Amino acid sequence: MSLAEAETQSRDVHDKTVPSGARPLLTVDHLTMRFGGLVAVNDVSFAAGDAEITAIIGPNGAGKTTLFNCLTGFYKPTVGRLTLDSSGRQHFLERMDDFRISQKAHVGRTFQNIRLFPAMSVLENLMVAQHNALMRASGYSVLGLLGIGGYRKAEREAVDWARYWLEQVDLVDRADDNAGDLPYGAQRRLEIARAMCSRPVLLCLDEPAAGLNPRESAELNALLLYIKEKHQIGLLLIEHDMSVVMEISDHIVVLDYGRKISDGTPAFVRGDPTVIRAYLGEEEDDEIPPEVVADLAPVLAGTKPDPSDGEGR
Ligand SMILES: Nc1ncnc2c1ncn2[C@@H]1O[C@H](COP(=O)(O)OP(=O)(O)OP(=O)(O)O)[C@@H](O)[C@H]1O
Repeated sequence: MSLAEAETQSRDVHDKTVPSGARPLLTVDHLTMRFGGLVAVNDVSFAAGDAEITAIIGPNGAGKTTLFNCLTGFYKPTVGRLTLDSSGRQHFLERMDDFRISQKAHVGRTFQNIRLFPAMSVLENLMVAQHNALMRASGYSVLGLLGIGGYRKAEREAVDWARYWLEQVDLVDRADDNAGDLPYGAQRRLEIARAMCSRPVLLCLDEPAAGLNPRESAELNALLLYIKEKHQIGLLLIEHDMSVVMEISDHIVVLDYGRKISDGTPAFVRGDPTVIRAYLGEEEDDEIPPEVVADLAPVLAGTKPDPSDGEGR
């Protein structure tokens, strides 16, 4: 399918192909997550392409974070298969514990609420992220830690890798400061650098633009595009800021009340009447007045802030 066709074609809600035709890195297959009687994620299927940015959007309570929690092993899905296909190996994430998902399947994550070690220095936060690789290099022995074998070399490499990421997020000058003393936007960038230090093949970012000003949002866009292009990894992004979503995503999946309601390129999704209805809270049969559609179009296109953002529903 050409990109022009992908931009206009309506896709089945169970479609698991990547609109650009890229190789799927992650395939979510009939995922359901129930909490007692509440179905937070309801039979959701999609695929996220390798070296692409896939955004998961939807109104508050749509099930986006629950989906991330299933992918990263915080929750065991009630039903469904989550396949990560990387370097010729398949990992079935729904069967793995959270630490194995990060160590063996190399899925990295940042959180809605920043979770750095505030009393550790910026550099130490990046070294902690490489702890597993360093322990492997030590052979898990005291002799290893004393420098016999490959530990010293691995430690030097870990410092170099941390420094590289400090440069990318413009925090070299703050390396020795406590992470908790950084301004909010810098803490967000440090979280991304920390996740990248663990060398993920898939990076899941939960609202990375939350609380950022327009200049910081633009810098975030540049950073995420750099990560995708230079490091050729897949990024999965939950985000309410449409200026971020529409500008950098290759593919957008829309959830509402736990169900997938739309899936396609940014151009397709922002013109999809189902998505417009979901953001307005309208029923399927309701006619949407053209002036309302015209009002919402810049919000979905990311050129105007969402007036209902943060209000819940
Ligand atoms: N551990 C839990 N126990 C019970 N219900 C939960 C749990 N986690 C999430 N939910 C419910 O599942 C639904 C989906 O929540 P979720 O946080 O995944 O939505 P979201 O799309 O990420 O929302 P937001 O954009 O506000 O972060 C909500 O009704 C929420 O209250």
